Amino acid sequence: MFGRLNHVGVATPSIARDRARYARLFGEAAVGEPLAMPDQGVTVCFVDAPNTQIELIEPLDDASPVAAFLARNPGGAQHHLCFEVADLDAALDAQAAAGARVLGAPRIGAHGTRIVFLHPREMGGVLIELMEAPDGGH
Ligand SMILES: CC[C@H](C(=O)O)C(=O)SCCNC(=O)CCNC(=O)[C@H](O)C(C)(C)COP(=O)(O)OP(=O)(O)OC[C@H]1O[C@@H](n2cnc3c(N)ncnc32)[C@H](O)[C@@H]1OP(=O)(O)O
Ligand SMILES: [Co+2]
Repeated sequence: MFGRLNHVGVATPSIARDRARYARLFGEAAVGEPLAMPDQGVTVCFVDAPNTQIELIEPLDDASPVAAFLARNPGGAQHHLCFEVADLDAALDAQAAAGARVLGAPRIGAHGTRIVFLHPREMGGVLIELMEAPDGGH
């Protein structure tokens, strides 16, 4: 089963623009520092909300996995939902068995634990990120 909503991914053409916007919504202290993740083709910036986080995502280049998405949504848009799971391998097996399309092998995400994505087409039009819960889900 999926666990808590760890974050809502929001693709943006400009983290600098949206950092200021979310600082007005949640306070300056809630907005973290941008973190470039070249191996993932993005820069991310987390905003702390009371019960989850917003993950601002800006492409590093045209080869970025969010570049095509932003070309379709040039002003930015909600991009994915990330749920925590206690056992990523078991969750992947269960989702694949249920017909989901697992996108590549697990890799280390922005929170330092393994992540993997499920294609939106089999998930009701929503890109789903599964993330190994930092504390094993406890
Ligand atoms: C650093 C990790 C960090 C973290 O939290 O730790 C992140 O979350 S980084 C987030 C960025 N990385 C990724 O998104 C990796 C997984 N994504 C992908 O592999 C691609 O984005 C993919 C395959 C989901 C879509 O790629 P692309 O847009 O190039 O494919 P298509 O143009 O062929 O689109 C196919 C089909 O899917 C629809 N689509 C695409 N993206 C989304 C989306 N985010 N939400 C919903 N639907 C999406 C697209 O509109 C096409 O629909 P169709 O009806 O076939 O036209
Ligand atoms: Co994410």
